[in-house]
Amino acid sequence: MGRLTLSGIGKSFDGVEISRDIDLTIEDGEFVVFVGPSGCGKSTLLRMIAGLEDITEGDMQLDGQRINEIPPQERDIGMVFQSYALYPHMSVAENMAFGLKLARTDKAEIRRRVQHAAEMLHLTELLERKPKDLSGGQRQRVAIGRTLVKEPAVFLFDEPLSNLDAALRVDMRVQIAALHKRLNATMIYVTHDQVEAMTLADRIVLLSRGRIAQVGAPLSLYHFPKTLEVAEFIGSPRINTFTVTVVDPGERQTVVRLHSGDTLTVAVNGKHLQSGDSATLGLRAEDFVAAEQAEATLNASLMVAEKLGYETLAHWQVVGIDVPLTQRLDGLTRLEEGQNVRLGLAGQHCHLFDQHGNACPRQVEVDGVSQ
Ligand SMILES: Nc1ncnc2c1ncn2[C@@H]1O[C@H](COP(=O)(O)OP(=O)(O)OP(=O)(O)O)[C@@H](O)[C@H]1O
Repeated sequence: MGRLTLSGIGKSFDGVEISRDIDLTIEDGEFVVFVGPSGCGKSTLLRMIAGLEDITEGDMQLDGQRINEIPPQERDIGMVFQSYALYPHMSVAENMAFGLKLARTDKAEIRRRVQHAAEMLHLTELLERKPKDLSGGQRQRVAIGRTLVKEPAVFLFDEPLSNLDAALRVDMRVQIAALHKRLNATMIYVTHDQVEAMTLADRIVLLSRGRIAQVGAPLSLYHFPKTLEVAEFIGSPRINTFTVTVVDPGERQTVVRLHSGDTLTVAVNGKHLQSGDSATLGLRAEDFVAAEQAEATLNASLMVAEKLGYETLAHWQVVGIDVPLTQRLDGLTRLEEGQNVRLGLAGQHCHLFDQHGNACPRQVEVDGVSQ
């Protein structure tokens, strides 16, 4: 079992508070990813779960048992670090067995667990090698193996792939997802990487300034961010945003005016807004529509086109908007620098945020997901 409950968790270093009011239940077998800007407290929270940092406030329970004061080695929790620090003079097998030897586990049992972990991580052929004779990806797999042999109820990963190159990251990401499927263990994973978060997580916990900004399934955070901050953090390229004026706020839809003078009926509940308020309109790079089918258009000229092969990211300069708007286009789209277009907008596809950065709840369903 591995059900983890955090209630009112807070952390201060020398009287300086870095996180507070963390309430979160992670179910047995769940894959949860902590993301958030640098310094928001992701690693510290993970280290508190591991027992490597004291908990200043609140209660932490694993399967109903309070673990606040239980030392790391006695928690049924295993952690994989970013720097995998293998013992250079030991073979792969010895590295993996080391923790179990210290815990005086029976020799036959150690052998069984090392072999089993090696099979799962495709390390069987490498068991006699020394770390210096392994690639970065293989070393990281040994580091995971070292944790795997302990058979913990909860696995913690602190940016385990950040030292690997792009291709290896993809490879390891798939292996970690496969491992989770096979083990069905609870996993908590800290990353900066959008794609890792979106692809691995059952649920994402987005932290901001030491507090939980939003918790939910990846697509729920993507399509229904509760704040502008969450909308800007989830998704790559970053969501386009610009200021609009509220014309007619309503419960099912809210009409706003753009710089171009056009109005747009956004499918959000904006009843707490006032006519004349400024608000921030958000739309993702793939959410522009053809000008002919649009409710509103913006005149734009092409600044830069980033051709990625499978897609092209067009960065448009629009009068009255300081930053370029980014549009995701098919990789075969022909574009010329300086080209002028009318960018089409449809209110169904837009987000609206009030002056405090809170999202007006969307009144649409996207990909079968709703607010
Ligand atoms: N031992 C410590 N003493 C004092 N302050 C600390 C200590 N460890 C972390 N901090 C501070 O706590 C805050 C959160 O740090 P933490 O490493 O948890 O953030 P993070 O979200 O993991 O950041 P990153 O993504 O950059 O790794 C930071 O402001 C950091 O400077």
